[in-house]
Amino acid sequence: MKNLFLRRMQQNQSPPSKRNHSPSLLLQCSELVLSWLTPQELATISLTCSTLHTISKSITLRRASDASRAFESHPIPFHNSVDEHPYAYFIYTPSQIPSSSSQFLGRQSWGSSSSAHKSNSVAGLGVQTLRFVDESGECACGCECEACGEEGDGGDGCPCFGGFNDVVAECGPSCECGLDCGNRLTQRGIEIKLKILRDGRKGWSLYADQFIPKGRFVCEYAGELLTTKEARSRQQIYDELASGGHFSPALLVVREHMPSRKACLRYNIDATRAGNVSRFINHSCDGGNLSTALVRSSGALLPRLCFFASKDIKEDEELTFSYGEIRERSKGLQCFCGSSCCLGILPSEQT
Ligand SMILES: C[S@@+](CC[C@H](N)C(=O)[O-])C[C@H]1O[C@@H](n2cnc3c(N)ncnc32)[C@H](O)[C@@H]1O
Repeated sequence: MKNLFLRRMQQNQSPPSKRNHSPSLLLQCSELVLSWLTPQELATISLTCSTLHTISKSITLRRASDASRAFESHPIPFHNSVDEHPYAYFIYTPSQIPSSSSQFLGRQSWGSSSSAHKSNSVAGLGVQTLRFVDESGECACGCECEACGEEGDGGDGCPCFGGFNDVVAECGPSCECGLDCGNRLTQRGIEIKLKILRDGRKGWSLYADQFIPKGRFVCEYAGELLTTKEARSRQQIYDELASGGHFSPALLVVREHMPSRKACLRYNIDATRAGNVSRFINHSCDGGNLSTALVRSSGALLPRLCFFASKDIKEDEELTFSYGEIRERSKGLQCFCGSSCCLGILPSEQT
């Protein structure tokens, strides 16, 4: 496909009398094709001729101008005055998706002038038809703590660390109201203005691009929903890559305690390959300015992890939350949150 495309472009460089296609049509087609390429592929193809170099440059600029690929109400731009990376590359999904769909997630168009519209879609994803069981029959929301679910005499309850005891209820598929309903605050995507800035030590960081009043919904943590087995095997790979210093994993483990507190459900959300801009929220040892809540829409089996402003947030302030408490497993990645109570080490989850 790429070879055929290159041949067509070379034809376009030949004398006008030999051209088969109008240049503008070829330019439009090449822009459409190039928008599916990864940054590395784009860089390689941009070296082949000046036309492709120019098209690659404009695609890069458009990518940097909106991380959300027009999925959200406002563009969410990248700004980098630290190094040469114009943007971070990942598949954008505004809500959580089953990991089984990740095999279709190889590519997503990003950066052509015609692909920037609200009806952008994630190729191959059935966001509304989330499956909870993977190909091997394993459920994507099980807890594997040894004592979880035991009702033994005088037991202390579920030994899981942290987690949520309360789940916020919202209207959902089984309600007759529409998206305008006041009880669907977290279902309309990201409605506030955000931007992504590059920090020399923390990497990409999510910032407010407007004042955000305390209590306002900011975004949900969207990503691939993994089984615990998948989460563990990905975590191993991520740990190795992260120890090299040039990789930022975004795998979050969320626990929902049952009312009895004797058992919990565990959700593994991985925004590393596919996610939304929540994947750029950095950790702060002082708890930051975002609080988290599990929100379950009526009729939906799985809850969603949502971020709300825990205090008034000024325009240009970084958005942060606490990744959790420091545990033994912590690989000692250095924390640069800058808060007065910084412990110096990033918390990391036991997967
Ligand atoms: C979910 S990602 C956050 C976005 C990330 N900064 C990026 O560039 O994609 C988590 C990673 O960000 C970095 N990070 C987050 N908070 C940090 C902090 N307080 N100090 C240093 N690095 C941090 C670590 O590399 C961590 O593994």
